[in-house]
Order: sequence, then C-alpha cells, then structure tokens
Amino acid sequence: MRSFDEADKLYDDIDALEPDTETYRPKDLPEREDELDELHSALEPIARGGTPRDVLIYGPTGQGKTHGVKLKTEQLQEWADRNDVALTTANVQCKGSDKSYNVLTLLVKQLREVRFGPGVDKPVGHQRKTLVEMAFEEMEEIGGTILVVLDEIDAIGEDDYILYELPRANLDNTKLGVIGITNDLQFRDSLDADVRSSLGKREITFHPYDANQLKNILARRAVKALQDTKFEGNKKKLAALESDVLSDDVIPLCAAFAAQDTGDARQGLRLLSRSVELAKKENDEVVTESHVRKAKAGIERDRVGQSIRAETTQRKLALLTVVEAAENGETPAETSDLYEKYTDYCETIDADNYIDHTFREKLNDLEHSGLLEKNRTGRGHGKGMTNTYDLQVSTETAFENLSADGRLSKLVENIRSGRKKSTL
Ligand SMILES: Nc1ncnc2c1ncn2[C@@H]1O[C@H](COP(=O)(O)OP(=O)(O)OP(=O)(O)O)[C@@H](O)[C@H]1O
Repeated sequence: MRSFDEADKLYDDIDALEPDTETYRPKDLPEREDELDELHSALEPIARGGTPRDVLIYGPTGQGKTHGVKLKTEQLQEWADRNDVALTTANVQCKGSDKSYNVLTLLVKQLREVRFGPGVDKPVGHQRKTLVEMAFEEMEEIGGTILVVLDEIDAIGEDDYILYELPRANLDNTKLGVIGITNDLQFRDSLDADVRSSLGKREITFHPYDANQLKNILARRAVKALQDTKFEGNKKKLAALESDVLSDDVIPLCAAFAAQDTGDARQGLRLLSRSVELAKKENDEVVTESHVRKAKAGIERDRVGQSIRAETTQRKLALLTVVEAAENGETPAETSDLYEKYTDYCETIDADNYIDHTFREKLNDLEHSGLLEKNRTGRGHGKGMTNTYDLQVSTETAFENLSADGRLSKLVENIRSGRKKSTL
C-alpha cells in the first residue's frame, strides 16, 4: 500500500489544476478582459452614486462566466468596503431549482442571512407574489445597493416570473441590479419579450476560447500546480513556459482537444490534470503526449459510460442490438435485422415489445446521443433504400455499461459468452 508520506514528484499545488470554481480561484482572467470591462461599465454607476444596470451573461459552459462575475463583484465589494459604500451581493445558484418559486425562496433566505446571520430557514408555503414582496421588503431593510447574481438561470425553465419581477422592483431605500448567467442559448432566445427588454438590454457574450487562449490558460494553471514549471521572463504565455515535468506537446495537445470540442476551459483542465495523475500512477517523472492520449480515452470512456447508463431500458435494448451486430462483424446493420434481435431480447427478459416504428425511434434517439451512426443505403437494384446503423463506441465499453443494468445483465452476459464460444 502507498504511504501518504511519499513525496510528490509532480505537484506543487494539486488544487490549481482542479476545474471546480471553489477549489481553485485564479486571480485574473486575462482572456476575458473585454467581457469583464463590459460588466465593469454596467456596475460602474454604483461608484458614482447611481443604480447598476441589469445584465444577462451568456456563453457556453467552461468560459469563465461564473468566475469572471465573482472576480468583478468581489473587486467592487472591496472598493465599497474601502469607501464606506453600502453594497450587498446575493449569489443565487439556480441549478436544482426548476421554478421561479424555488429561486425566490433561496433569494429571500440569502437576504435574511445578510440581516440575521447564517442558518435562516427557507420560507415555505407562500405564493410567488408574496415571496417577491418578501424579497423586496428584505432589500428595503438592508438598504444601499444590492446586486443579485442568478447563476445558471436556465434551470428555471419556462417559468421566468422572477426574471420579469426583479428588474421591475420599485424600491425607495435601495438600488437593485440583477446579473443573470446562462449557458443555454435556447433559454436566452425563449425569454419573454418583456424580460429580454429589461434584463437582456445589456447582454455580454463569452465566446468559446480558441486553442491559443486555452494553451495560455493551461500554462498559467500548470505553473501554479506543478513542480519545476515556470515562465521565463514576464510573459505568462505558453511560449514562455519552461518545465522539467511536462513535455512540450502536452499543453498544446490538451488545448487542441478542448478547442476541437467546445472550447471549454474546464474540459482542458480536466484532461491536463488526469494526464498528470496518470503519469504519477505510472511512476513517470515527466508527463508526455502518451499520458494525454490515454487520459483522453479514459475521460471519453467515462462520458460514454455515463450516457449509456442514463438511457432507458428500451433504448439500452435497441443499443444492444447494434452492439451484438458490431461484435459479430454484421455492422452496418439494417433496421429489420436489428428489430429481430430486439424482439428476441424482449422475450428473454420479459420486456414490452414495441412495434417496429417505435424501435426505429429509439435507434434515432441513440444516434442523437452520439452512440450510433445512421446511414441511408440502397438495398440493391430496384429494392429501395434502407437505414443502417453502426456503433460509435467500443463494444467493450457498451457491454460493460449495459451490463450494469440489473434487468439486462444476464442477457448481456449471454451475448458476450456466446461470442466467446463462437470464436473458440
Ligand atoms: N481565462 C481563464 N483563466 C484561467 N482559468 C479559467 C479561465 N476561464 C475559465 N477558467 C477556469 O475554468 C473553470 C470553469 O470556469 P467557470 O465555472 O467560471 O465557467 P462558466 O462559463 O461559468 O461555466 P458553466 O456555464 O458551466 O458554469 C474554472 O476552474 C475556471 O477557473
């Protein structure tokens, strides 16, 4: 067994590669200077005795929106404390709240905690309208300027009541600013016209990072996280990075993979930290391209695994038909052949046997989740066209995750062992 006393040859500060915003908080986000400048302009009226402007921040996941807003509002709070300006920020995480009602209860709780200290219960059993009035009463009691940051507001779905009411507050004693953050473009576009005309008047978009930006982000985090890794001179860019524990191609490769996908900094960080973990596990003193590739395959396996496990039993059965076909070298496979297998499976595990049309729908859903590839091909002269399906993930990963479903495990085992017998 390994000892906790073992010296770490790679890490200096293990948290600095952690993508979770609370575990490691970079002091600045140079790639977001323009966006944070726009946010600054929206909040600047506070420093001039005026009312902050409401803002809607939009951008895909992992673009520094949450952290950027935190940095800017903390900077403002420090300024306010230094200058005896009454400023209160309420950060409300909307994830997990599927209604305006739930977000309002969180907001009232937070505002009460400002007045009475931590540990106040959420209000229960009130109507939405009453909760809005309660929130406004609390704000009037607190006074000064209040900033309400609503992160991941898309969680509230179609019920955007809170976004309609908050920007319309008519307070005597308090100035209120609302900052909404979302990574869901559809949600932003679906907002009620009145909401968009108030909250969305100032919209700040965090566009996805490109590979060069990601390289510099990862290089800065690597300097903090790893031993014998530093910048030569003043430039905090990849070009100035010197490291005895990272081979030159590691950061460019992590950045390229993340940029290729969605430009998500979190994804780049996850890949880099998993590569370092792998090197550590293999007792290697230098992290190389091969660790990155293995780490990427591992992350991919986990992601695919999670998505297979989250499917319904019927979709899992549909997937299993293609997995079996792939294992037997019968892919791309025609829908009619797959349907035959499906009927057999349903009989074996005593599941509802859906009609052929519904089965096709399940296959198409699996195509949309990226687990299958669909093609339209000719059946031969005069026989028309048909859909064929191929597996987009490895059969091993599919078998492994399908067998985790108690209802399917025996069936999957039989199909796997059947294959083994036939290859003996
Ligand atoms: N420019 C940057 N420099 C350094 N780290 C960054 C940068 N941008 C993002 N990060 C890091 O990436 C991770 C994700 O950032 P953050 O949570 O702010 O993204 P987000 O856009 O709010 O994503 P989501 O919409 O998924 O909540 C954090 O660890 C953050 O510190």
